[in-house]
Amino acid sequence: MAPRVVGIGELLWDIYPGGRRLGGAPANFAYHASRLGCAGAVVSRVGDDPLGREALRRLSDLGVESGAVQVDPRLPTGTVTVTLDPHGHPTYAIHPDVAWDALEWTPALAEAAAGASAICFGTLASRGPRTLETVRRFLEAAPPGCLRIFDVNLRQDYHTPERVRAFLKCCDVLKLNEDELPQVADMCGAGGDPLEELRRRYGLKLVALTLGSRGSVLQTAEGRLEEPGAPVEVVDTVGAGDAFTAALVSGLVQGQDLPTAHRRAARLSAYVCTQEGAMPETRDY
Ligand SMILES: OC[C@H]1O[C@](O)(CO)[C@@H](O)[C@@H]1O
Repeated sequence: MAPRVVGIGELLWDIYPGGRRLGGAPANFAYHASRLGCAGAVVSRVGDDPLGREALRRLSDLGVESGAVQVDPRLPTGTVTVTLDPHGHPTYAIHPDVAWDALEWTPALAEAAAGASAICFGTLASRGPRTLETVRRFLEAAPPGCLRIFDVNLRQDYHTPERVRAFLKCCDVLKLNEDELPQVADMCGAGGDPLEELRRRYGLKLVALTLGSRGSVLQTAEGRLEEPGAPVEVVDTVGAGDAFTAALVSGLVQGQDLPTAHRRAARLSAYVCTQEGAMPETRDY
């Protein structure tokens, strides 16, 4: 049976000047994992509106399971305005008071959590306490051995060190980029060699650091693994980190060794940069 890989948190539309594309780190993660042979599922909340219905249709077209996505009677489906600089690097305007930020704990979520082989959560785009609390319960309900991945996504200015540290305590894999590493290290007082210090302090199996076109680094208890970036013509880097995490983790839960999964993660994330949007449909990478 294919490992069940769940993304919980943001499911939203990224609004580009030319149109909208489905996004949200946990959703991007679930999509790429399902492309790579896992049973990918999203747990989130959409509005009872055309964008919400379209999001669910789109997930189903993409082969991502969405049975535990809730429909909010009041709040609209999430949207984020994406502005790309000439190098394809985005700035996000995250629109507040949206459905995914009001995710409720339900028996259906307990069931979704219980069957998970890996869970990715990246809810630091969240302002509201409800989704954060639901994610915490979801992680608690995960079976033993389930790999829990925390994607820091530290883009907004309303994160507190307490929140980041609380999430670090309930994950096995930490994924961050080079802008986030010094901030997280600072929040956690992890000096010296921050990757190893964070890994050790929080008992993590793996810390993954992405360095954009320069590649990525994995830190485990056994040491450090580096992978250069694949040279590509960058169009849009949105979702590249999510694809990286998805390929890495789906490789691991499918039994690949770390260097193999790492190489595949580097190739997929480079490929995603050559397309607009976080969920390009082809898997020609
Ligand atoms: O943080 C919000 C933004 O981050 C992404 O999930 C990419 O990682 C986008 O799809 C979304 O708009």
